[in-house]
Amino acid sequence: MFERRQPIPIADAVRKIMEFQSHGVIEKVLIEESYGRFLAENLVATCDVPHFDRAPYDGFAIRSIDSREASVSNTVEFEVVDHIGAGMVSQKMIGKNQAVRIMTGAMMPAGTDAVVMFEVAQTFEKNGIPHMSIKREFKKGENVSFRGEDAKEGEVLVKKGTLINPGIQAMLATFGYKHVPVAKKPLVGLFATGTELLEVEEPLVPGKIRNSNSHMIAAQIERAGGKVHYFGKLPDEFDTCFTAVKNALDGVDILITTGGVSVGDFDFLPEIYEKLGAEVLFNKVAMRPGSVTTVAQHKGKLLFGLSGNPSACYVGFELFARPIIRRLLCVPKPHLRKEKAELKTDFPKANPFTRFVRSSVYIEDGRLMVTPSGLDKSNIIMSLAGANSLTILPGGTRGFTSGTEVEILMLEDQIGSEWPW
Ligand SMILES: Nc1nc2c(c(=O)[nH]1)N[C@H]1C(S)=C(S)[C@@H](COP(=O)(O)OP(=O)(O)OC[C@H]3O[C@@H](n4cnc5c(N)ncnc54)[C@H](O)[C@@H]3O)O[C@H]1N2
Ligand code: MOO
Ligand SMILES: [Mg+2]
Repeated sequence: MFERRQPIPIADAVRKIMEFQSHGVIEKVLIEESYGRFLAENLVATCDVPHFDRAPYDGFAIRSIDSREASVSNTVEFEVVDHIGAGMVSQKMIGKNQAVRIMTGAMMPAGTDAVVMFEVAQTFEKNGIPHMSIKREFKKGENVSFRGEDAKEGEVLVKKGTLINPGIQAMLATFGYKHVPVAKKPLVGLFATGTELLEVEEPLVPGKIRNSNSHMIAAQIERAGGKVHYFGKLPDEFDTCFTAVKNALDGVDILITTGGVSVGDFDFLPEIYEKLGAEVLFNKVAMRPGSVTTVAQHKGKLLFGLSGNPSACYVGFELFARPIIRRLLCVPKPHLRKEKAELKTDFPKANPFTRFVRSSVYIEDGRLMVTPSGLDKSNIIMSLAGANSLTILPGGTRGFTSGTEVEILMLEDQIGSEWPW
């Protein structure tokens, strides 16, 4: 029995997925393991930084008031009464015309409010006691790094959902976050279906191909921030596939299958969803490639039936599965980032449906330029390697010419879009 499917607009398909209730789960990891994870709570300053006034230069800490009369023609002398480096605290209360020899990072001694750099001080001894002199006035606060100038206690410095980069690592350490609250990586189960599929190490034989989708999707799951549970490949046999899918569901947050979603005699995913009692959210989207992408939900879990055709599989993941993974990672803008770019090549193919062309975007004279990264057919693999973006070519057109401004979705960006549709 052949079933004719009704394509739905891309925005409706994405909306149906995003309406599905899902939110991130917090876990605490050691700071050493937090790089590359997503903050699950706002990062708040737990103290002022620095938490004491300190010297930003090697030199002498003085009371600025004592330098008031200093000028080229009037040298003012100071008795050097203490000597401190970073980490040391002077116990002296500094009096009139006294100075402390101080190193970068050391806490300003009580009473002092300015630092004279070594370069502008003359040092000498008087009766065996170290002294220094200056020939200009220093203002109150001159060359002082003040308490709280970097951050104030209680300030929200980085928002929940931000990818932890090396700078955030420095902040986390500064504020004493030994354990960092990060979003638990959603566990994404993955099956490849297809009797034609060989393992990577198997030699080619007539009619069979190596399974590339699993490796591609596993990498896409990781790029999005998820964790992969690869269950292996399945032959196109209903019972085997049904049992495998049913058993896999319990242990994962999301389940992805590749292949077997179209209307072929060995495309069993539609019947598997039916027998499971899963609710199919959609099984045809008005787009190319990836039109047969099917998404269902069963007992609160999303099942993504991605197309077997590699490029369709790739695009289906990025448009439909990635945003849910990003939302589970607490990312506020879960969709691919949309930007405008200039098309650098003619694209003469007519477009009944909106087309997502695997593309390479680059910067030329400060502007974004984009060009297809290879052949644009859904069974093509090679164009995926150079793709860092998808050019959106709206449907109902006769093609596009070089120089046209187009919209693109960026594949390797971490900021995202709130809603690009
Ligand atoms: N009569 C119709 N036929 C097809 C339609 C349609 O609407 N009516 N849709 C076409 C479109 S569009 C696509 S896309 C494909 C989708 O097919 P399936 O998702 O059912 O995938 P399969 O049939 O299993 O495989 C398709 C193709 O991809 C190769 N493949 C599958 N798995 C892998 C893998 N893991 N690694 C590499 N390549 C894989 C497979 O060998 C097939 O060549 O259906 C059209 N047909
Ligand atoms: O799902 Mo197909 O990719 O539209 O060629
Ligand atoms: Mg098929």
